[in-house]
Amino acid sequence: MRVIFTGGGTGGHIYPIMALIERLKERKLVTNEDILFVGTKKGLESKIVPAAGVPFETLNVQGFDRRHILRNFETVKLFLEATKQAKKIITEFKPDIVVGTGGYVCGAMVYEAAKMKVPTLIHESNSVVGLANKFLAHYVDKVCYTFDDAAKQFSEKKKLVKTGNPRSQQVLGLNKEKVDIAKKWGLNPEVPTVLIFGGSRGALAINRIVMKSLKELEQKPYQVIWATGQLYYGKIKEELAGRKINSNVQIVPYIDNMPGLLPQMTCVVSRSGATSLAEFTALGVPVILIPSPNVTHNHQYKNAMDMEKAGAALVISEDDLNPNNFVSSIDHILLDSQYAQKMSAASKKLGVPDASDQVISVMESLIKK
Ligand SMILES: CC(=O)N[C@H]1[C@@H](OP(=O)(O)OP(=O)(O)OC[C@H]2O[C@@H](n3ccc(=O)[nH]c3=O)[C@H](O)[C@@H]2O)O[C@H](CO)[C@@H](O)[C@@H]1O
Repeated sequence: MRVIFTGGGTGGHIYPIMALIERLKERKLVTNEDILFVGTKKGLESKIVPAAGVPFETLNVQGFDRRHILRNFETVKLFLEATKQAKKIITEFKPDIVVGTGGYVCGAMVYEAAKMKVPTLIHESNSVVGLANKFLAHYVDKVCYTFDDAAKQFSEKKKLVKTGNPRSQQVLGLNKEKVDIAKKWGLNPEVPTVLIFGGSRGALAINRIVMKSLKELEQKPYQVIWATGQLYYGKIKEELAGRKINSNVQIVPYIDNMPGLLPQMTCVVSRSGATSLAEFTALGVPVILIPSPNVTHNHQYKNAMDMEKAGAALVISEDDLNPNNFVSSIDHILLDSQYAQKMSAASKKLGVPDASDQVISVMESLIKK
């Protein structure tokens, strides 16, 4: 099959697509020539997608500005121009289906595909439906989703299919290349390890608390991998210049191969973005969640509370966060293996291990039609 994938802005929109592409290739349903990823130049996709060797093109779009209404004339103008570019890409590539995961670029691409009568599918990974997906639901053939709460927000009930997030299946893949933490960072694979990161872009609040807790973490019998996010890495390195950090703490800008690292982690501290949660629950990794307060309808808090209620996470809100509860929560999970095992089992119950195959079945059924 020939597929155009589209979505962008944050990792949460990109990685589910990368997971689907990997699975389609594994099942020999596509070769690299049969797929195209359409994103934006500015979004994270412009780095991640070409680096993975996936054919990549861009549209020029921008988001709505809720504060400066007049700037939205430019947004609408760009959107209309983008649909023309989209038409050209679709005409040349001749896809059997166009699959989108959200973001403004996805809005233009999938809307144009539906107008051109190409089969279309969107995937909503969040508990709160994004603007682009809400708009597109009127035009597409199928809407795949992860959270029941998201389903309630779509009025096109007949189009809905609950599939989970493809990234769940990807992190579970048995033939994943493992990140060699001994070779890469000099860490001991036998020692319990916590990974700390703040979503695909890093999070200032999480970085600050790690910084404040660093001395204490360096004394612990466990290991710490702190992924700061590309944006914050330089500044943090500057602040720590000249200070010798104990080798049990490794500071890195970004984890390139999360599916190869996560299964080895004893515990994770993270934001509660939808795709991250799909990964944690697929593997049953015990987590401490610090939801971002800066997202639409505070959806990360909701995601996190759902996890906590199920016994699959500990949640600390940013307002309550301090070095004390931060380090003691990590201790609680890393030093009490029974507690960690209980959390892991509760988490696994929420995971969807065949999410990619479920989305692919929906794609196949649309193409057959
Ligand atoms: C601040 C913000 O707007 N966040 C939103 C954004 O988050 P964000 O883009 O952070 O989304 P997620 O947490 O859902 O996904 C992050 C992805 O990046 C990967 N990763 C992260 C760090 C790293 O070093 N390496 C790496 O590979 C994670 O494994 C995961 O696959 O999109 C999500 C899904 O639409 C939303 O739920 C979030 O609320």
